[in-house]
Amino acid sequence: MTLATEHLHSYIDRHRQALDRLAGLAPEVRLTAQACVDALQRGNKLLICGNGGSAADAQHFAAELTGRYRRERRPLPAIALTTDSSALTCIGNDYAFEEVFARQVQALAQPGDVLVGITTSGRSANVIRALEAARRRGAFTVALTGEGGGPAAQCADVSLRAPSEHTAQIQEIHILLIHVLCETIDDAFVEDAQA
Ligand SMILES: O=C(CO)[C@@H](O)[C@H](O)[C@H](O)[C@H](O)COP(=O)(O)O
Ligand SMILES: [Zn+2]
Repeated sequence: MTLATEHLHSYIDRHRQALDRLAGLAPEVRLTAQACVDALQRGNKLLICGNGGSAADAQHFAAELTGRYRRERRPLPAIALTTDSSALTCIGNDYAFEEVFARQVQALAQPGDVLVGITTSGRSANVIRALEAARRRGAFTVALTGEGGGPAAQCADVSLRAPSEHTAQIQEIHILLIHVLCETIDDAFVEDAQA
């Protein structure tokens, strides 16, 4: 077996084990999906943040909503807080890197919005501060974390804890969960479109 094939098989084995445990997250997934649908139906928006691969996930999630996921429906308001290099460098330079998301939350979040913080370790200070700032603004807060949850899970209204301790695998499960949320949001808004 080549090294690449060995890695492939070890990823498949790990995912088999994690997928077996994923159904246990159903109550939290249902709660999160309902919070997102309720917020969007009220005219509120989603704000999403994370670092590194999770920054890419934040952008991916926002684009599924403002653009499209699978089915035709109206564009939905969602902003990834990871994309404005001027805001990120200004806030990081003039305040602190820990503040890059929280300050944008203070500027943009309205009561009733949803803030989704994505952190595999649950320990990224800028994500934790964003969750805290969102709470203070009256937003509903969701943490996507790894199995341990970390402080991010503690300070969110609901946490979706991917059943793994490996960063890469947690990220892979996060994107699966994000797609499940998008599927459920599509259900609500495609029905709206046909009503
Ligand atoms: O994609 C990866 C690793 O797979 C990295 O870019 C990773 O996201 C970065 O190291 C992040 O800074 C990790 O932050 P977090 O998930 O612990 O909040
Ligand atoms: Zn990665």
